Amino acid sequence: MNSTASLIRLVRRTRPSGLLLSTLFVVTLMSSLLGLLVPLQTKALLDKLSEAGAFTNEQALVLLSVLIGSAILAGVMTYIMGKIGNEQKRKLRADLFNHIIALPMSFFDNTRAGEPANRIVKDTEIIENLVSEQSVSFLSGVVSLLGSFIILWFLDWQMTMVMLGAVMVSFMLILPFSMRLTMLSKHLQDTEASLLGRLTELFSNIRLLRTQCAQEFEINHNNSQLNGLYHTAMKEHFLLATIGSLVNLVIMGSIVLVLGFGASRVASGVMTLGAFVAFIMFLLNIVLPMGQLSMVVAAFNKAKGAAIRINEILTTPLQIEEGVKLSLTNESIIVRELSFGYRDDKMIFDTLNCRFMAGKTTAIVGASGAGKSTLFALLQGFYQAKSGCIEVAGSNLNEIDKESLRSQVGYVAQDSPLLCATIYENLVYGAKQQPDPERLRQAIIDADLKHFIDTLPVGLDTQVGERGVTLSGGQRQRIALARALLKEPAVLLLDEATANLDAHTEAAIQLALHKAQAGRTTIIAAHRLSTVVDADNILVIQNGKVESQGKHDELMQSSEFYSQLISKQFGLKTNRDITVACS
Ligand SMILES: Nc1ncnc2c1ncn2[C@@H]1O[C@H](COP(=O)(O)OP(=O)(O)OP(=O)(O)O)[C@@H](O)[C@H]1O
Repeated sequence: MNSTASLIRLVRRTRPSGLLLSTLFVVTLMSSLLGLLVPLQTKALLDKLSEAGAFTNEQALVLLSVLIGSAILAGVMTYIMGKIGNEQKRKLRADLFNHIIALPMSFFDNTRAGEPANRIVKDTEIIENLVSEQSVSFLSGVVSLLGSFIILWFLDWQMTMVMLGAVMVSFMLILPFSMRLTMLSKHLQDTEASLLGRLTELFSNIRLLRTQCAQEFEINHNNSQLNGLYHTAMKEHFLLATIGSLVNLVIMGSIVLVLGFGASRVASGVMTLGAFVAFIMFLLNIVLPMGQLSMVVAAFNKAKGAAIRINEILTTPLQIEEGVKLSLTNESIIVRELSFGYRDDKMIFDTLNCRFMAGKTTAIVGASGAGKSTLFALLQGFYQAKSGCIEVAGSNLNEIDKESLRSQVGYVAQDSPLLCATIYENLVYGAKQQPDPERLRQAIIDADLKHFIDTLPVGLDTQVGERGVTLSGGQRQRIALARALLKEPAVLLLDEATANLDAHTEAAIQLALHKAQAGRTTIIAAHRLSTVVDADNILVIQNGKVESQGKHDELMQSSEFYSQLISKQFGLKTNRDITVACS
């Protein structure tokens, strides 16, 4: 879709109400017509003055009323355009937000964090600027320009031909620059979005920057991005300045021509003083909108760039989330012939078959990168399998309503993400209603959080900072665990949930987890020996398939890969070491 079509599509998508548009049409017309009356009334007044030495009170009153009426209507017009622009911006922002949060995970995997936010905030602002600010000048400019041309034609058609020629010349001169400006504006906005994305990512990983002593690298990288932006912005300004100068040249040339020609006519008595002044006023009605033309062209080009970027998002197909609503009963989750890769040329799972027994704990082990977290993502319906399927409660996961599925699945991720809010707000995030206080208390106890919360002066109302930065890794994990338990999930997915805990906390949380797992289908990406040893079943994943499965003791005997993995991951050499480590 080309850029103008993109912009038209967006404007139509957010079309204001018919009432607002017709009010705007009437007000614009009236305001511009009144604007045209000002020079005519001035002419009548001046002609009377030069004829009779004085003008009448009626004439003065009419001119004053026309001036005041024109000013009021211009104000109303600006207000209406502001309303239309802001309503469009609100609607576009809501549409964009609603669309973005429903996009497939692959979109977020391949997009910088700050970019969608940039489109929601900045690109919509650019469209709003075109509608609210520039279109007022443009609309009223077009009406007064056309009206003035017509009146001038009757006042002096020869001079009007000169004016028309000037307009055509300036338009032809501007056109190629304007096309180049569109391309530059899009490039500039893309680069700015990428800068914002990079800065957002950088500041949220400021500790990494310091630890890696990456200040110098980041300063250089930032400088080179800023230099790139500067050069593109300067090219844009060069074009704007060129367009502006060309327009000014044509305007000034026309004014000089008309003034010279008009003055000679007044001197020779062919033209009255009133007609000459009216001519100059009409001329201003033509040249002022033309002067603003470069601003309108720039805003229009910027808006076209923004519209392309907004449409890119709005036309990206959504992930299918609707489906059968089901209640997860006491049935196993079965993975059948599942093949999946983030990219088509690199499969993570290749006809994987396995079963997660209902009410039991299954540990998944495998080398780093084997696909444990990926399997969790698939189990929550974040990605679609390339072939094969996951069967949940007898239904294909693809056909299940994802919200109904996820509301019954508790997931504790490796990095336990938290929001910049209070502990309470983090715990109840996403809950449709306030949780029962007893249930909340129990989840807190089960996640071994109670003691920690009791030590805080404001307890659950404590702010955790950006991404939970004021908490330890273990505290963040326990909040994430409590949040998962609060859902009373039928299925519990724990992605190395005990990775950041000290020995004491780990022992306590293991106990809590044992309780939480009771009667629940629990799947753990296991990196802790005790988890592996306690599991009802262990799935050993290698090369995208289940290499072997069983209980720990059986696997130690039957799978060389498993026993090697265990000794590598936990630094244990013999069965005796393992028994000692688990005791
Ligand atoms: N969003 C993604 N886009 C593309 N590739 C990904 C994505 N997430 C993971 N991968 C790749 O998929 C593979 C499996 O990753 P995954 O995180 O599932 O492994 P894992 O077994 O959980 O590893 P670990 O034990 O180290 O956490 C890896 O090769 C990884 O690079």
